[in-house]
Amino acid sequence: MQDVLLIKYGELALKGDNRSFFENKLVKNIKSALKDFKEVKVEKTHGRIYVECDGDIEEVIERLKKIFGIVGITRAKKIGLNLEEIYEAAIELMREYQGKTFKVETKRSNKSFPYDSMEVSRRVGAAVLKNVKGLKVDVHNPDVLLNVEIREMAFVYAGVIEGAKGLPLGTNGKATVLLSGGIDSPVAAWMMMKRGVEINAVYFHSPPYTSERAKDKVVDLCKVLSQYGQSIKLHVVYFTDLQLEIYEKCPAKFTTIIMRRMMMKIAEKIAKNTGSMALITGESLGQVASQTIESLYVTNASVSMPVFRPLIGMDKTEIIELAQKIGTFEISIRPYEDCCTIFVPKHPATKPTLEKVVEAEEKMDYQKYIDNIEMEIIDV
Ligand SMILES: Nc1ncnc2c1ncn2[C@@H]1O[C@H](COP(=O)(O)OP(=O)(O)OP(=O)(O)O)[C@@H](O)[C@H]1O
Repeated sequence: MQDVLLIKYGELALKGDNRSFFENKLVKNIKSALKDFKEVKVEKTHGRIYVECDGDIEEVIERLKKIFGIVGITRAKKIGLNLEEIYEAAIELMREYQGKTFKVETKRSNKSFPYDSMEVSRRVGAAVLKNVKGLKVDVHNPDVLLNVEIREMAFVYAGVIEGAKGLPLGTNGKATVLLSGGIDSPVAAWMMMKRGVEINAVYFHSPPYTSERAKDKVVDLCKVLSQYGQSIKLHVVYFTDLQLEIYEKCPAKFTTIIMRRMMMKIAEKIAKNTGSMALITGESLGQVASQTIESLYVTNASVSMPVFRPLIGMDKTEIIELAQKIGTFEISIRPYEDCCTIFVPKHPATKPTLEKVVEAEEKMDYQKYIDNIEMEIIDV
């Protein structure tokens, strides 16, 4: 008897001709997430993916729970084609569900097996009832479905562990996230990764106003994000000179929005050089002065690439809940300074017009800074 994990993937089935491309990508992502386990076999047959392994199954499940495209993970037993082994596997699996109701469902694609599916279900149900105390059969509304599949081998499985859902990473192109050390942008990055978008990241660092620890925080956020299936190239942009130039040359009420526009322009340049087709930010409407609809309009006009803002309609509490779920929250709330807050003007314009902001930013030669920007690349 061998432990096998049965991977269910839902949305992929809707993708018509692309189906095998998505499936193959998912198999590749699963293999890569489990590459440090010795005895792992990942196999795709009959519209299902099976993961066989001899290692620590709980750890394998934890890794699989972070792979986008997986809807559910089911613990299964792979056994020989005989009833005794099927009973044994069913009893072992159902021991976890004492006190619950269950129903056995059998699929027999291997017609050479001497018992039909009704008969298998009846016999397995009886064996389970006899050997596991406190279970009851309910054929209409069972708590647990005990499945038996008779193929070239037999599979017995029960219960489903929830997967990350979404689409396999790498099936929807690449985008560049503007990653601050805050709560929002890592969540925005995660949401786009969930839609299959591979990401790289840009962080604007302003030493000595922002410390090494602020930078480390962003590296740590990338480490958490990388657990969802890809290594991340983090571009640390040294932003101090341009930031000081903005504060020296531009009217105070526009400095935040101009800084944001400069960030977008630099991020777009990096995106183009790294094969990204969009930018991602953690902005959500109305949170702060720089996130009014007027400010977003002016920020957006600084670039020609699409800008994805997956948090745009979310409340802060919803964003925090998600940050906690994905594991970035505790890092984001570490109390280190952010380059935006350090230079915040007393009265930022909440309804800037594009014309006025462009006129203000032309008081400096920002292109010279953008062309000569200093950058460090960290592979996380
Ligand atoms: N230092 C930075 N480096 C990279 N991106 C940044 C930086 N500061 C801000 N951004 C980008 O601009 C967006 C808006 O920043 P702002 O500080 O207004 O909002 P926020 O809601 O505090 O976002 P976050 O929680 O992501 O910091 C961020 O979500 C992020 O995408």
